[in-house]
Order: sequence, then C-alpha cells, then structure tokens
Amino acid sequence: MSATSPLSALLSRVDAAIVDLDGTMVDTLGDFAEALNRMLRELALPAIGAQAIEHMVGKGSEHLLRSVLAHVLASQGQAVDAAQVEVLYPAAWASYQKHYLAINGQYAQVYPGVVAGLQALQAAGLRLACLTNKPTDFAVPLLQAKGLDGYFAQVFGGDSFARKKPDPLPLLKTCEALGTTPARTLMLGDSSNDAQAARAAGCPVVLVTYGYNHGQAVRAVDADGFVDALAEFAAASA
Ligand SMILES: O=C(O)COP(=O)(O)O
Ligand SMILES: [Mg+2]
Repeated sequence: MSATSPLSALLSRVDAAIVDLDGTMVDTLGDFAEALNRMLRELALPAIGAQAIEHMVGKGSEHLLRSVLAHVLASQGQAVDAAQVEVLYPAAWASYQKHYLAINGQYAQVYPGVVAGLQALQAAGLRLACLTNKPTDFAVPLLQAKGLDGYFAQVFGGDSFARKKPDPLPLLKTCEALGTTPARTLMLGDSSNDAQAARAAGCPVVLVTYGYNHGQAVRAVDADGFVDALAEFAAASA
C-alpha cells in the first residue's frame, strides 16, 4: 500500500492501537473446541462441533458456555429453558476453566502476518494494548505462550472492567490506561463487537477479514477499513 493509502492516512492520525485477541491475533477455535468438549465429556453431555462454537465466540467465556450448554441440551431433543442452563452452569464453568487452562494455546495458532503487523505498529511509534473479552487469566498465558506478550503495554480481559465489548467502557478505560484519546486510538478487531464498541467510544476501527464474526459477513460491519492480514500495516507504515 502506498504512503497515501487510506490505511497510511489512518495510521498518521493515531497514537495507539487496541488489539483484540481471539480471531484477530490468534486462531483459538481449536482451544475452545478441545476445552469445551473435555468439559462436556466430564459432565456426560454430547460433544459440540467447531463450526457451531465459532458462531458463539466473541462475547466472553460466560456467554460461550451458556450458548454451548443450551446447544447440547437442545441436541438431545430437550426443550431448553434458561433455568436448565443455570443448573449446569457452575459445574460447567469450573470444569471448563480447568480444562482451558490445561490446554491454553496448544490447539491455537497465531494468524499469518500478526507479528509483522505488531512490529510495524510499534515501529510507527504507536503504544499497544491488548483488549479481549476472554478472561484475563486465559489471555495473559496465551499471549506468553505465543510470544506476543512483549508487544503490549497493557493487557485487559473480559473481567477487567464492569462491562465487556460491545460496550464502549473497556475501550475508554484502555485509552485511559494508555494515556491516549479515543479519537487517536485505533481499534483492531475481528467482529461487530469490536466495531460497535469502537464506534460508541469514538475510536477509529479496522477489522480483519479472517476472524469470527458470529457467523455473519464481516465486510457488512460498519468500520473504517478492513485488512486481510495485520501485515498490511507494515506496508502502510513504510
Ligand atoms: O473470548 C471471547 O469471547 C473472544 O474474545 P475476543 O474479544 O478476544 O475476540
Ligand atoms: Mg475477536
């Protein structure tokens, strides 16, 4: 991309970037599938396929777990109500947390171009924070396991603030921690959650085209730009 590309112009107007984790930096679908299916086995419930899980990712682990429990109960031919899910939830959460932490990162891959993209953003002088809806206790070891932790001045999870994305609060708090204004802080994500939170916070937002967007076409989301790989920022900042 040339120095006058929309991406270069956007980069010249920001001091920092907030980067999403699942679906943006790391393809964690394999981790989710492994930990969830170990949990379901322990609870003597039927297994769930990766494609069904993909559509449930993005709104934090509590939402994921409730969606998975409702899905597998329904697959047994039961009429499912929220109360049945809540009965199973405490044991499911304890089991899921144990299994997720045991396999964290082992069935997950860093997407192509992520390291080049982060290096380029840093070289362009941007301060970087990672903001995910994943619990912080899952996010920090995953970043470490994948060698990505060193790029971020701050790492915040879905339990760091009172509300999660798509609420703007986590973005506003992350800007505060970075010492930047929302208008000069770029959100990089993979889903409508990230874009809605960014719009409401007043942050410019660019989405990757390869992540998880609740089973919807990501290019239909209201955003300032789309990239097929974070490495496009290397060309944009050159
Ligand atoms: O754990 C999730 O729900 C997804 O988290 P993300 O915000 O990093 O995409
Ligand atoms: Mg994501």
